[in-house]
Amino acid sequence: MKKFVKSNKYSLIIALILVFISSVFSTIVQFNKGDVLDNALARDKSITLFSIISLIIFIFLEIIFHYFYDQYRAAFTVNCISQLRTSLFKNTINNNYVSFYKNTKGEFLSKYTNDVEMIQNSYFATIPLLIEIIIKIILVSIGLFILDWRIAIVTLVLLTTPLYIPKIIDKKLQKAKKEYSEAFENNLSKVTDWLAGFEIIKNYSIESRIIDKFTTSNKYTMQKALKNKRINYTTNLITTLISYLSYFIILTLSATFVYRQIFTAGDFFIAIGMIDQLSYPLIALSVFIQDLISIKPICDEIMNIAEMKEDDESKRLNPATLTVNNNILFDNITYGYNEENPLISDFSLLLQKNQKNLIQGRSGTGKTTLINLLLKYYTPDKGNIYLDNIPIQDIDNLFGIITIVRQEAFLFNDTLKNNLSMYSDISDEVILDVLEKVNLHKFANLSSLNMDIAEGGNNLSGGEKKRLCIARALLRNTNVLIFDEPLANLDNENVSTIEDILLNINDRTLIIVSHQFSESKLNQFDKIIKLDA
Ligand SMILES: Nc1ncnc2c1ncn2[C@@H]1O[C@H](COP(=O)(O)OP(=O)(O)OP(=O)(O)O)[C@@H](O)[C@H]1O
Repeated sequence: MKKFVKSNKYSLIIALILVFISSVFSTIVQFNKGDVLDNALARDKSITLFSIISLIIFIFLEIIFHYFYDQYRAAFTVNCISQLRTSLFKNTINNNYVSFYKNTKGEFLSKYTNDVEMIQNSYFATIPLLIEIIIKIILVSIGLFILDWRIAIVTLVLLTTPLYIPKIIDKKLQKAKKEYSEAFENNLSKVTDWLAGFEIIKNYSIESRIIDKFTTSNKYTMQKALKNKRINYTTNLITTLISYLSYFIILTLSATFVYRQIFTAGDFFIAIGMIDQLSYPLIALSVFIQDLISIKPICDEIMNIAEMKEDDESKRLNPATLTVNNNILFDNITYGYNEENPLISDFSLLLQKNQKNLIQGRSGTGKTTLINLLLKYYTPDKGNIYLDNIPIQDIDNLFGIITIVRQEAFLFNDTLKNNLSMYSDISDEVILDVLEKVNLHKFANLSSLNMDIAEGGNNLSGGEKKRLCIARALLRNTNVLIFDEPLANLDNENVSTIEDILLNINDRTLIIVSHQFSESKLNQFDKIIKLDA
């Protein structure tokens, strides 16, 4: 978190200078108030009038400087949060495939919304307020010492006692906040999952079951929220009680000073004003300390993601390895998701440049796993994979060489053109040409390129989505193209169209994973690999 504070240090420093000036005026105002009373009691009209005018001026200055302080404080908080969110998103996008899929989308969303909001309120917004209060305490203490050193010492000793309360129960505070954050994360994961399965919920008429599950999860989350709030309110109550008790002790002491004629009425007024000035900040200070203590585990957790080392693959580009000139070699590899039971054993395969390869096999034989090993998502337990005789782990930017098209055709909620060009500079003519190639004649015109694709491609048919994903892959000039189950969930007509489109791809090393390619077209492949053989 400190790095965000550091990068916004100028708005913080300006805010603190402004609040320092405002606090000086507010301390002067307390003395002015006493002067007004003393001058009025002395029945000195012109001096009373003068002190009232100066009081108004100082109050005005205090308010104005505080207003500008608020502006800079807001800028500091908002900029810190904006940078934290950017780091969080950037590191999540730069994450590697395996780590990304370990967490649910709900967990990310919960961190991005709820946790970031808690950090905003309990950390970034608290820092300037905490410093403001410390400045106030110092200035008021100086003011009290100017007034009377005995009052100053008694005030400071008594009014600072509430500060120790949060420290005493810091473990409890941290635990309560963390439990709430985890419960919220879990609830959001489930809600995201249920919303993704909306059609299935409707189709199987399980709305009431899902609502029951939601109610249980929501109730648990809210119980944790309540527990968190209750602990906070309990410490607030103790702090407030101690503060008020201290207040009355100091008030009594000041009254005694008036009785003994050590204080004038004006001095009494100033002392009470000062204590008022101090007691609220001290109560608030204990709340802020409480916030800073309890938010620490959440800050640490979020920083683990926001400060994660960026994925090397996305950062580095090694032009020397950007083409595959000869071949891809799976050299005697063994891999299993659990070590005792390998899924792929002593597997070797040579795929040559610009050849068409078909990987077949029953469901669960490890076809997708083989592709994922080639993409470096997993590392073989034994053996290795080479591109042009270079071990793949030594190749910096594998995605500059390989394009993968998965079974689920994914399209972004953006224009057709952006979905095809993937924001790179490709001319409209080239895009239209590829659309013709994949038999999407109805989209092969300039006005269609600007059409909006709905979220998840919901305004397109399954076959159209698949063909658009193939077009997108063709537009990317990588040497290796992988299609993982490109024919899944398509009708016969679409299957035949897509088979022909794929078999017409030349000058690329083509790897198609499919168990349903038409027998009559198998002879067009250079190599057929049967995984269950
Ligand atoms: N991340 C994972 N963790 C543990 N087991 C996995 C993981 N991914 C796949 N498996 C298991 O590995 C086996 C092979 O899965 P894989 O997806 O490679 O098969 P496939 O041949 O592509 O199957 P299909 O044709 O059904 O897509 C399956 O039994 C699957 O349950």
